[in-house]
Amino acid sequence: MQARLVAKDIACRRGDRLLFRGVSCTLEHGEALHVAGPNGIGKSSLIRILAGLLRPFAGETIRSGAIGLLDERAALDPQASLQTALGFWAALDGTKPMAVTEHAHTLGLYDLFDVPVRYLSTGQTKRAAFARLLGQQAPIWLLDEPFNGLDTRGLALAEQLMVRHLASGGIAVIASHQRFAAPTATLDLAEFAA
Ligand SMILES: Nc1ncnc2c1ncn2[C@@H]1O[C@H](COP(=O)(O)OP(=O)(O)OP(=O)(O)O)[C@@H](O)[C@H]1O
Repeated sequence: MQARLVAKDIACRRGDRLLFRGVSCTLEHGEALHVAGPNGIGKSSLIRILAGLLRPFAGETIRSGAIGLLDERAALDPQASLQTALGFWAALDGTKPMAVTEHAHTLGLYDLFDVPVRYLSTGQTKRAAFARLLGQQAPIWLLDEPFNGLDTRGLALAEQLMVRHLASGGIAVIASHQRFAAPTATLDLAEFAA
């Protein structure tokens, strides 16, 4: 089954404020969308709507394929070592131990396996979130500010991972105020502000 993500005429309301309306997109095999726009316009809210975590005020979303969500919460046990925290998700996701190690190497995390998650730096935590995302093997990536905290090498790595994901037929929606090098269409949420 090929992954597909469709948003039809989405409007978003938070509290008593209508943030945006009329947002539509269709993403298939190897396609990516960069959701851009100023602070507070609703980029994270749109990601959460696409993930099915937030009900749109209007419109509908259609998902075909598993979702891998990466946002500001790494969802890794702060008390556990990095290896144990990633191992928790690997057991749930059915990731082979060899793949966990490979992803840790890819993301420059292997030497940190014994370190408790709470001691990781911001960029290291973001890399760890990417490691978990790779282990998930979800065809639909929803990435909310995925480059925050990454250094130049980390940014290049994240870009490479995205390009590889798309080349293998994955889909990605990336909410970011940063420019990055990956083949995406751009949706400027400011154009849909209510
Ligand atoms: N649970 C909530 N209840 C009410 N308002 C909310 C809630 N969550 C977010 N908001 C408001 O919705 C607006 C959009 O927030 P959102 O985080 O989606 O924007 P964003 O474009 O991702 O911003 P940034 O670039 O700063 O991360 C903000 O004004 C925020 O205060």
